[in-house]
Amino acid sequence: MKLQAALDTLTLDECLELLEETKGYIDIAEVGTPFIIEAGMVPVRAIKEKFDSIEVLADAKIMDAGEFEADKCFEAGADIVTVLGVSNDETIEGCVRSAKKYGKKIMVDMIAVKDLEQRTIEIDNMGVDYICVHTAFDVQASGKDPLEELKVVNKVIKNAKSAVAGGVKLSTIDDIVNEGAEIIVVGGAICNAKDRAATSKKMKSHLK
Ligand SMILES: O=C(CO)[C@H](O)[C@H](O)COP(=O)(O)O
Repeated sequence: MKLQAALDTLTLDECLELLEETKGYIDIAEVGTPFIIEAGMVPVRAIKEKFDSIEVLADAKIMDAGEFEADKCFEAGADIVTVLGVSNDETIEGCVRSAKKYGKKIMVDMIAVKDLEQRTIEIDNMGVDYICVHTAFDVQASGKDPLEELKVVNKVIKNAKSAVAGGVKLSTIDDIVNEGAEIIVVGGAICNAKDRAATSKKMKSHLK
């Protein structure tokens, strides 16, 4: 199991500091969608250059022009790029072509997918590496969390590995760990913690 820190709202300097403080606990640094909107691929390049032992995920949430956009992320140094599960099959297939060209990986973000089981079965046959259930930030306030969706994905996937995101915190991580996921994504619970190193260390210690 890997711990992915979602870096959504910090500055680049704050992110580099966080990754330095949490060395050994964070396996994947996610350059979050808000960060990409703010800074483009600059943080992807900077993190990759400074931390060669940490994988970098560009949370581009690609929706169209899959191969072209994934190419841009991989050229900047991303190890993993995200595409949306609600996209057309051609878009996801384009991202997979790009990942194969660069020897890198694709994560499909299943945010807002209506028929999760059926779409997971379809996407699982497209050669993607990870299928990530994701409770949107905008619906987390209603109390929804991603555990039930993770169970649906785990039940049907045969090729890809599962990942989970959306409001994961220390009080919910054990249920996720027990259900099983290759990647656990944590944003606010690490970035907004008073002691980010201690929180990351603790979270990592809960993973199998
Ligand atoms: O992709 C995202 C929002 O769309 C976030 O990076 C992801 O949800 C993790 O952050 P948090 O743990 O704060 O929900």
